[in-house]
Amino acid sequence: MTERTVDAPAIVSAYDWGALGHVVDVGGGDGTLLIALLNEYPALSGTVVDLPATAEVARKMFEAAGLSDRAKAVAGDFLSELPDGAEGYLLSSVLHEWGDDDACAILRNCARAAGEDGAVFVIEPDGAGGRGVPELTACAESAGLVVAAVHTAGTMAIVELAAR
Ligand SMILES: C[S@@+](CC[C@H](N)C(=O)[O-])C[C@H]1O[C@@H](n2cnc3c(N)ncnc32)[C@H](O)[C@@H]1O
Repeated sequence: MTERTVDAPAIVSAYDWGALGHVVDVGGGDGTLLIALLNEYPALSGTVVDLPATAEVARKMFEAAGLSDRAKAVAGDFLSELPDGAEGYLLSSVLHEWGDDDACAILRNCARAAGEDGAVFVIEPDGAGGRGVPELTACAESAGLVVAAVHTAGTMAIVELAAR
């Protein structure tokens, strides 16, 4: 699926993503959000993890945007494993498609990959269908995460989670 559900410009300006160094856009689709982030923050690099066909679409998008040196696309399953060691793990319009058990498993995989020093950013429509802070908190706690901050990005909320 390459459906774009994000308001990329609002997300780009809602947080100082450039301070993170490297981000993994988990279920990042065709790379639209990562391209917008990298265009705004020249020191940032990133990886989209998505299913094989979509990861290939993202790879071509990065190439066309001249960003192949800073943007990678990796085929993977966010229910099983994610590349570790990035400073930020973005879950943009992903969790709302999954039931509680799977959503918690995805969050746990992000937490494991983020380790002690990374952060996980859950980006969902604010109050309309997505999980809000109360719904996320229990799941986050089971993943060893706490809510560090909530940022507003247009009609979206960015819930920043960090290791407890
Ligand atoms: C609703 S789209 C969101 C895309 C993008 N993050 C955005 O904000 O527009 C959900 C994405 O999750 C990807 N996806 C679904 N199941 C996946 C899995 N098991 N592992 C990795 N990606 C998956 C889909 O291919 C799709 O790109």
